Amino acid sequence: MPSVSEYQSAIRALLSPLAAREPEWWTDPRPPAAPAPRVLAADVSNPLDLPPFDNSQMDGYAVRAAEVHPGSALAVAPHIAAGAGLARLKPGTAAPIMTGAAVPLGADAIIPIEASDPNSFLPDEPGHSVRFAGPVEPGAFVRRRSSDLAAGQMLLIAGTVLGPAHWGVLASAGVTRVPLLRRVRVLLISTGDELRAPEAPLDPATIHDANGASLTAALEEAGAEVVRAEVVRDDAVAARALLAEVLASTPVDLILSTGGVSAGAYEVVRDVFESAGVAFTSVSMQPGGPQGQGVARLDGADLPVVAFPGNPVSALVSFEMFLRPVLRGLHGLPAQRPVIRGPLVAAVESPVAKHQVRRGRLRPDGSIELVGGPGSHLLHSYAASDLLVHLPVGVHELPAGATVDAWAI
Ligand SMILES: Nc1nc2c(c(=O)[nH]1)N[C@H]1C(S)=C(S)[C@@H](COP(=O)(O)OP(=O)(O)OC[C@H]3O[C@@H](n4cnc5c(N)ncnc54)[C@H](O)[C@@H]3O)O[C@H]1N2
Ligand code: MOO
Repeated sequence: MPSVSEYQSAIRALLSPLAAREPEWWTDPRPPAAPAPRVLAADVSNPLDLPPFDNSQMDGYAVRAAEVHPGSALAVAPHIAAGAGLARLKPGTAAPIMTGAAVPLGADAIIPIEASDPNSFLPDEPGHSVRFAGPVEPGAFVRRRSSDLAAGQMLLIAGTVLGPAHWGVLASAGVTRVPLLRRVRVLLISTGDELRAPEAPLDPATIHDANGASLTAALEEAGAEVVRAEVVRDDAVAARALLAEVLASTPVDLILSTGGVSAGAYEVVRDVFESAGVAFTSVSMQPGGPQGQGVARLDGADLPVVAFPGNPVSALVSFEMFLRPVLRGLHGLPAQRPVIRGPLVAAVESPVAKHQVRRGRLRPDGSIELVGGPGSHLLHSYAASDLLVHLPVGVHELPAGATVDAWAI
């Protein structure tokens, strides 16, 4: 029976070839709509001075600083709006200028309209003059060309997790072709005759497919892309036909299945994948004991397969323990959940030969209370939790107040 860490190593090794996948070129000026975080696959250098020209930081007057003397008047030049071309400031004049407009040639300072006399803009016609109360320093309220970043410098480095400011600065620099770490493409399969789509009515003895939804969300958060999510009946012929159809039409990097791995009479996942090369075992973990992993030869192609148990808590805990850290790493994202250490609110028992993962909640005083029992069908208890509490192999009984490690989820 492999330990948790042995099985973690096996899954890491299984998926390690995916680290060498080609990047994807993102060529839409808008960022991807997908909720998954995206990460730069290569450095991007800046093709453009940012800002590209000296421009005004204020609505006011563009002046030559040396010509501004307290109380003396300057003739008012034509207005300069943001987006208007590059003007030239005649000596002895002050040009009304708007925020973001190009500072005219010859000008070296901006005086805000509030510090001008009159302190509101005059009609754009000849014959007006303006006064200023005090002197002005050269460079005042001028946003210098390249003051954010000069052309030729590094815009963003490989590995940057692209957030709103990164997408914004790429757009500012006019970079519309961006190398992204390609998302691992996952075919997600929920198996079981009892499963119905969440929108379908239930007969007695049928349930809604919870794993398709929970693992889609979990995979997306780990950076992966669910290219197809299918419910498969406990019928090996139908399952093989579905696999053939999907793999012929859709590029897939990883197959992730739930259900059909234990000792039942209708274990479709075992039936289909065991003969194709996937190894099934029981990991010393609860929930998430029965597991399968390996490279499967399917219709001539070799594909990594990870098979989780069907119980919804088992499937999600398996994801957290085995797949999430590897997938997050493959997508350039922080892999480790934050570890919280605290005293248990109440005594607990755990199977001594298994690493038990319980659901829990952090109390405001830093203590840890368990939510629900160890049962692997208690998905609502999981949803009400913010911790996965670890009771490693060797732990049998812990009293209230004993310190445990937990992952903040
Ligand atoms: N005789 C034994 N029986 C079982 C053993 C065992 O060792 N010997 N192991 C138990 C453990 S532990 C687990 S975990 C489960 C694993 O079972 P399978 O992976 O084969 O999964 P199923 O039998 O298909 O389903 C288990 C359970 O989960 C429900 N389920 C399945 N898929 C979904 C889904 N997509 N959404 C919601 N719920 C799902 C299913 O209805 C079953 O109730 O085996 C134990 N049995
Ligand atoms: O291993 Mo099962 O996942 O205990 O419920």
